[in-house]
Amino acid sequence: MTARTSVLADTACAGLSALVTGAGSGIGRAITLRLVELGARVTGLGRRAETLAETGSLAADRERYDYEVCDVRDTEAVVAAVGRTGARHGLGLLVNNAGGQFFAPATGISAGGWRAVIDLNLTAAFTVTMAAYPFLAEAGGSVVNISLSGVERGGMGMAHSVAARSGILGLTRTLALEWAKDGVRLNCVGPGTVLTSALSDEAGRHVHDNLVARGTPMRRATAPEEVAELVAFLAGPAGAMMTGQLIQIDGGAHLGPGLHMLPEAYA
Ligand SMILES: CCCCCCCCCCC/C=C/C(=O)SCCNC(=O)CCNC(=O)[C@H](O)C(C)(C)COP(=O)(O)OP(=O)(O)OC[C@H]1O[C@@H](n2cnc3c(N)ncnc32)[C@H](O)[C@@H]1OP(=O)(O)O
Ligand SMILES: NC(=O)C1=CN([C@@H]2O[C@H](COP(=O)(O)OP(=O)(O)OC[C@H]3O[C@@H](n4cnc5c(N)ncnc54)[C@H](OP(=O)(O)O)[C@@H]3O)[C@@H](O)[C@H]2O)C=CC1
Repeated sequence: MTARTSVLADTACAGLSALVTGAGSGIGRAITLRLVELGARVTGLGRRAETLAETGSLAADRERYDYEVCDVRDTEAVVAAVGRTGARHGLGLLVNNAGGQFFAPATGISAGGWRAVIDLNLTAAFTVTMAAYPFLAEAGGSVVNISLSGVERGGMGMAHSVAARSGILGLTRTLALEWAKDGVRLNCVGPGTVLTSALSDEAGRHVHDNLVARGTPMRRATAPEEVAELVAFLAGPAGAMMTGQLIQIDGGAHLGPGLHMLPEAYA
């Protein structure tokens, strides 16, 4: 079944200035393209200039897109890039999307592996959000943190990532309380399986046979465009009273057996 995803009014994000991390591929690119289509101007952030530039070449209006090359694990670079973006354009929306992990049982995660995933998926989002705060407060803006389906229940093969994203959920809810006085809202979006290029051919059979066919009650993957529409909804006026939420967009995966990256979960 093909999803019909574009339901928001064409001007739903008109006048919004956004920063999207990981805008050069997959979900981050889909979010960026949809925000521009809905009238926002977007700065994309990532480590590779080529992919970030390619996102611009696909945008409905290239004039409303630019990018900053930056590793979100590099605090100094983040503070500089977010500061430049905020000073240039203001900041009404931050999407912390850059992230990822390797899949391994907890016993296969070294101290270095743990640190790498926590740095990328928890500490970096904290750094970016703190750097964005003065601009978000000035605009009465919002933050959407891209998380994972199943973050509240666990997922085999993802101890480090689920721990990081649980931390993000706690951070989201705490800042939703602390920053409500500034009119700043924060929410988490937890996608299920999204077939981006990050999921290699090697993992393809496991993804189709287990994560989609057996782990997802709706029996299909989530489209990146569906995640993008939800982010735009949360960022726009219709989301004005939503804060501190975790919204899982996963075809019910969080209710069923869950999305586990270890084959033995489905044995
Ligand atoms: C078998 C079935 C698989 C099914 C897959 C289905 C997925 C379904 C979707 C559900 C949910 C999740 C979705 C997603 O997130 S999609 C993907 C988005 N993109 C990615 O995940 C790729 C991103 N990964 C990375 O960028 C890197 O792996 C990472 C940031 C995590 C680490 O980067 P870094 O450059 O810091 O890495 P290093 O090489 O320097 O290594 C650092 C330490 O980590 C250890 N390591 C690295 N890879 C592995 C591995 N595969 N297994 C074990 N350990 C690993 C490495 O050894 C270093 O540790 P030491 O210092 O101790 O050596
Ligand atoms: N695909 C899926 O099934 C699911 C994905 N997610 C989450 O959604 C988010 C996006 O995933 P997806 O689009 O699939 O993955 P991709 O690997 O396609 O996208 C990740 C993006 O993050 C950027 N990125 C990674 N590390 C850094 C870094 N250190 N500094 C700056 N940018 C970085 C990458 O760009 P560059 O390499 O140029 O820096 C890339 O554009 C991730 O947080 C992922 O965990 C959640 C649930 C399911």
